[in-house]
Amino acid sequence: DVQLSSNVILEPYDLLFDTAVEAYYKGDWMTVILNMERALRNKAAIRRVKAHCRITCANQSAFGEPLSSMVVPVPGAGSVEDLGFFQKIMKRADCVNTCESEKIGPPTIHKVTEDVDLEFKKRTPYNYLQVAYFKINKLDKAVAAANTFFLANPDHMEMKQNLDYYRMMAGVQQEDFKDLEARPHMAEFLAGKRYYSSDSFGLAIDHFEAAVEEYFSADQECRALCEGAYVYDGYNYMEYSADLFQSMTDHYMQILNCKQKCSVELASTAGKDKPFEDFLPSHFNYLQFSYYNSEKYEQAIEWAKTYLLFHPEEEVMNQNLAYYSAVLGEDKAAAISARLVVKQHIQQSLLEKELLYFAYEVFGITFVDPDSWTPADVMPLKLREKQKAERETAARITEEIGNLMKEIETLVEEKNKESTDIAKIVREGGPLLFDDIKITMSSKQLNGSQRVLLDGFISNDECRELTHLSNAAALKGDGFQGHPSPHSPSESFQGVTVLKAIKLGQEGTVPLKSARLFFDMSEKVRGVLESYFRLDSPLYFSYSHLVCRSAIDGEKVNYEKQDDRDNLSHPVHADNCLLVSELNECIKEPPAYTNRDYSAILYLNDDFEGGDFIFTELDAKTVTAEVRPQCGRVVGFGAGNENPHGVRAVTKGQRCAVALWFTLDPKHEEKDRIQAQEMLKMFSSPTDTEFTKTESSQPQLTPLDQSALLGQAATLVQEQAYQPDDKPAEKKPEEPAEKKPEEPTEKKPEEPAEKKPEEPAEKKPEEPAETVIEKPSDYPEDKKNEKPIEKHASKNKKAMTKTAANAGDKANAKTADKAKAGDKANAKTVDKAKAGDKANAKTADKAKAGDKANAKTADKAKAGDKANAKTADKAKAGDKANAKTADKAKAGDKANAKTADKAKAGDKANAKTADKAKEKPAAKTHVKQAADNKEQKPVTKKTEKIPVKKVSKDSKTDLKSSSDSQTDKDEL
Ligand SMILES: O=C(O)CCC(=O)C(=O)O
Ligand SMILES: [Fe+2]
Repeated sequence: DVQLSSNVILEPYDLLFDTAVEAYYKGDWMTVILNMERALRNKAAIRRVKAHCRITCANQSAFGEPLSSMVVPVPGAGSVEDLGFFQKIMKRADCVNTCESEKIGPPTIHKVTEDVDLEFKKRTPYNYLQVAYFKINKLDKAVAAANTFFLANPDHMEMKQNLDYYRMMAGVQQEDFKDLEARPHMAEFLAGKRYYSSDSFGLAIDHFEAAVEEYFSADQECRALCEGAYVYDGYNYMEYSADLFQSMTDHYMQILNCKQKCSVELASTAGKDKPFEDFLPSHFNYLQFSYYNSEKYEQAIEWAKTYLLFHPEEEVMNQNLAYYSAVLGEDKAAAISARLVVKQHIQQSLLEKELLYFAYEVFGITFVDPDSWTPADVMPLKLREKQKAERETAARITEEIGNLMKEIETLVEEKNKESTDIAKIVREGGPLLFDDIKITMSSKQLNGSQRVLLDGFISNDECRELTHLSNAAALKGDGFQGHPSPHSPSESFQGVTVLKAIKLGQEGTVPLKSARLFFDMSEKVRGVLESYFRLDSPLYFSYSHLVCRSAIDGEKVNYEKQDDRDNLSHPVHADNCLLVSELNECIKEPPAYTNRDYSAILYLNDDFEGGDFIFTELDAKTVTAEVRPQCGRVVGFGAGNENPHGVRAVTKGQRCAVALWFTLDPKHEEKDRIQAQEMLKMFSSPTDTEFTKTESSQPQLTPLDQSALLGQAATLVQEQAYQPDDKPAEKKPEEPAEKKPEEPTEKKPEEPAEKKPEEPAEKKPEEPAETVIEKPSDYPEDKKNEKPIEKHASKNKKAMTKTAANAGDKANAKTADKAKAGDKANAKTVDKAKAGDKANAKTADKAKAGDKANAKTADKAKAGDKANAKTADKAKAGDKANAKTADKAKAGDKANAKTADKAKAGDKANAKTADKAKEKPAAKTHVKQAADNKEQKPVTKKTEKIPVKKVSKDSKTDLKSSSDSQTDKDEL
């Protein structure tokens, strides 16, 4: 206020800020304090002066003699009237200029960059100040600065630690945790709420009354400060060429928009990420109820009526008013009216809204009403309809965008797949690991991708041995024995898995050696495939079996019949997807074995007719390559849609092969295979030598004999061997391979990445800080607490929805940035409207949408800047401002700040006790919050106090009281 009366030219606060920052890095704490404090003071003074000058100049109704012919100058009615109007404008401009330059010097010297502005908004000066105060041992000030900074930066971990540290220090009082930037109207409101929650209605009244008064002066200041320069954000101001009235309109609408947003500005407070809802009316709600509780019915009526100015239909408030009136006497009550200042405020605000809506309708200057109380009809009907249509269009566009995004995703997926396929081709050709193995045909020669034909895997003897194994295992009773194959009615199938073969080997039905050969050979194929395709991660078995297909009437007599067959031994399919040849598609969904990634078939013989393996196109018809099976030959290929394949009919003889499927996903590794491996391991243990010897001799051991030899391990194995699926085939046919579901994955350990805890423990914040400072009890998060009467809350919500439907996307109003972006887009739209581009609403809309998009991008760019600024700031100030660290290092207090503090506090005894003491505020906070919750049912309190019967016979009231007592019971 000194500033308001002095004529000293203020030093620009951005310079003072810079000087302070510079001094900070020199460790010149006094200079930091001096300059930073002055910067804060000057900034506040400039704000005050600007508001003061604009308010006083506006209040000077007469700027000299008005032109004789008119009482109120109306612009645009004629040139003479215009003169009168502009005379007033010019006088006012002169008044403001003179006033400002008298008090703060030329206005340009106080212009600051956006960056500096942001620093002050983020309360950065307090970050520097707290360190400086701490250094010169001004603890109370350091605490207040830390607290002030933290309230606006609740995620600032270092400051949180500092505050915790201060809290433990001797000589620090609870009152030191001030908010040096608290605005009076908010401070009063919060204090009022605190008292209200603790049923101290008298004190609550004092604070809420003060809050209302402060609110209007803050609102006046906020509105005056809106009367600044035109903001050209969002487009090139050089291109702005609006004429006099258009530019005045643009500027004035921007100002009015800003003024409207004051209700949101004033409802916001540091430490609460959202503004209080329905902030101003809620004051009157609290007041009416506090007065009622103090049995001051006149005032209760006055405030209830004031509240109803905003929400005239509000049921509970109307009931309350009826009740108070009945108590006081209807006549007396009727004479009481709502607060005048509030009435005027509403009137002014509604006029502003009307003007803004007009500009919206005519020039397309967007206006998003920030208030929830605005009557529906303030927005012109046309606009309401337009907004509705716009919302629908927006919904449609969102949907279309969603669809487009999906399409893009699919395309990208396909592209990625293609490129990985290409990568795979390029990558194939890795070493074959065994000298005997030779490559016969590559993908290229097989006319596809992810294909290979290799020879020399096993010898003729081994082929024979495996064929015998198949036949012996099948004799034992395989599910396919004698049954037509599911693929071809003209053939019989027999199959055996590795595990089954080993079990049979253990049982003595087949040579264990052959089972082991089966195991080893399949492992050999796996390894070679993994190497040949140069896979980055290992291949795991997903399923494997040794399978022979035999022509049913393979005799020459029936050859003709066989020869005529047009069915295949194995229809064309892909191994990991469902081939829909009609659509040239392969659907990678269950029941297909979607986890299979590679397939291989190791052939064992060629003494049969037919039975060639074929690769086809997705149509299942166009054969792209053929493979004639022969002993030791392996056809390996990717299991996906790139490789549809089948087997031609076996018209004579028996065709045997080991079919193998692999997965890259360890979660889907075949469990049977693991078990088989375990069993083989046991058999190759020393005891097993004995067994192996016996195994080949005749007669073979019975399972029981074997278990006697193998000891416990064998018992285990044997238990497994006697699983029901070992029963004769007739009783329980084994499932054909294709049907066998791949193993469930639950038991598999999770992927290694998931197991690793990523964050090192040290990084975690030490203290469970949330409980301590983040939510002081006076900023309850619970929305309900904001309304004294629960019913109001729901009612208000309804009202809000109603208004929202009219005003359009009010949700945006809360986001200052968005609203701003809207503003920015306007200027351009106005230009267009002016240019006569009114013809096509759709085009205009699109252009607008475009502008908005730009504005958004601009915002994002800004946000980017801010993020950078933030990072820069952190680098600059944040880290260094960490009192704890800095202090520890510099002050030589290297031992332990905590210990030092305890020593200071004299609490040398028990560190634990100190910690506990430290935790106390948190506990208090909880208690407070619990108390706040009680606040939600003031209606209950009302009935508690005065039995309704005494007051009024009104049935409605009676009804209400009975439901109130219900509430009591519920509460009890
Ligand atoms: O036996 C063959 O040649 C191919 C068998 C096959 O493709 C399969 O069982 O999935
Ligand atoms: Fe296959």
